[in-house]
Amino acid sequence: MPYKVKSMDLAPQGRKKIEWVQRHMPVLETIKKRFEEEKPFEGITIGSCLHLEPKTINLGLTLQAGGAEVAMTGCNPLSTQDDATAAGASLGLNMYGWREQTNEEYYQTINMVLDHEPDIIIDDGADMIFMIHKKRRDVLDKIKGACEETTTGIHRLKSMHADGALEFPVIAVNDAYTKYLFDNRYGTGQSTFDSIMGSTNILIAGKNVVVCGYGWCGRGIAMRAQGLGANVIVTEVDPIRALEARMDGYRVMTVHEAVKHADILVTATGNVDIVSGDDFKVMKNGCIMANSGHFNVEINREDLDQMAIEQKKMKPDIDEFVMDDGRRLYLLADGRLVNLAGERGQGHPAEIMDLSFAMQALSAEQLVNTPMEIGVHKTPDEADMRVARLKLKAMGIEIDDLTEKQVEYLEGWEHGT
Ligand SMILES: NC(=O)c1ccc[n+]([C@@H]2O[C@H](COP(=O)([O-])OP(=O)(O)OC[C@H]3O[C@@H](n4cnc5c(N)ncnc54)[C@H](O)[C@@H]3O)[C@@H](O)[C@H]2O)c1
Ligand SMILES: N[C@@H](CCSC[C@H]1O[C@@H](n2cnc3c(=O)[nH]cnc32)[C@H](O)[C@@H]1O)C(=O)O
Repeated sequence: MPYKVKSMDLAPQGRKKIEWVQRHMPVLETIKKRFEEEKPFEGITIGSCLHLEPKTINLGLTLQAGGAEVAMTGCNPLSTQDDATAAGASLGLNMYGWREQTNEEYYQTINMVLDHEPDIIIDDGADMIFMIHKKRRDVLDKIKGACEETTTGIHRLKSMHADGALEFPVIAVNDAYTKYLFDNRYGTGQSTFDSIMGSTNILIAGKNVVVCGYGWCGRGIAMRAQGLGANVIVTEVDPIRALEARMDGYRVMTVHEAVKHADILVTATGNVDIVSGDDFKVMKNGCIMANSGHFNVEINREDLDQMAIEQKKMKPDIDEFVMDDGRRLYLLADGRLVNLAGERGQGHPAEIMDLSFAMQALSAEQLVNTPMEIGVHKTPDEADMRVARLKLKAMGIEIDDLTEKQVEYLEGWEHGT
């Protein structure tokens, strides 16, 4: 199997990590067993661009069990776990990636996956899909379609389709209920603080935590911050979400006001320049900034670089910026998504990626079985229900079924008071 990883010596350690997460991914394991019998991907090559860590390798092994030839690279130059990629290569996956790639190496390894001429793409952020459309048109014809993992990737692909630029169907995995309600909310909520606390070793209780963006990720981050004893402040641009945040019990204010109070600030908007120059002028001394949104553009690092009179690396993933009035501001993980790119970032818990990757596996199967039109498609409700039921079963939870009388009542319109 071709591969380009940091060191194959790390494979035994990576295999143990994969074994551990497999014990906590029961839905994906059930799908893997069915794939082993039915081989839905016989003769199919799947190329993925996802965070390379043990849970993702387990998705690769699930697709491989279904008969696929699998080639994988990372979707972020800082999030790869080198023991996991070594283990993946030792288990027959074509692995390309290592931690701390340069931007050039990042795009090189995407190209290496595309050299396998995949039929199906599984992307996180749409970098691989864009690369195919712009620079690797030689592989376009063979592609049946792609699955996209995250909110921002789907926004970008919808814009691409609106411009008539998209040339194959894409399934919006992020928009499945079993994805965004759990991954974006509970996954990001927990993994963001797991990483911030791991890197900084500071107390959250009693701190002012500012959460920028009250979408699915922001809701999860705010909820966990409150659970850890923080005073939570939310900033938003959407009046309905701002109102929701207020009624969920948080203070809501403009970001320029909020930064004056922030001990910790986390962005999760998928937007650019959420905190920038003017905000840094009034930001509270000692504020620790982290981003959990898609790209490293939410916290404007260029402004920080220009405004700081002195800079120091306190730890590999903590940068200190000293302002001209003596205030010290801190940026974690270079403003890249902290839950994966942070030194101690492990990504979402296994039980959460179990749901997201189950939807990825079923969506890839759908692309093979059902030809689709060019466009961005929702995952079928039936697949969502199937994944939710499998998860409940694995958790030992039973729920009720509607009785015939209840179905009739719900469908009728003649029952009055
Ligand atoms: N870190 C992770 O593991 C992880 C997981 C899932 C999604 N994401 C990424 O996180 C980002 C958010 O995802 P989501 O699912 O919560 O999206 P979402 O669309 O549900 O929420 C984004 C929110 O940000 C708000 N927003 C936009 N511009 C803003 C601004 N200038 N100031 C304040 N708020 C603003 C929007 O109004 C919206 O409510 C996306 O980039 C997504 O790709 C990261
Ligand atoms: N290319 C982007 C990707 C956005 S990451 C956001 C996605 O990461 C996914 N994610 C979060 N934790 C994990 C994990 O541990 N393994 C694999 N994917 C994860 C999650 O499903 C979410 O939609 C970047 O700059 O990093």
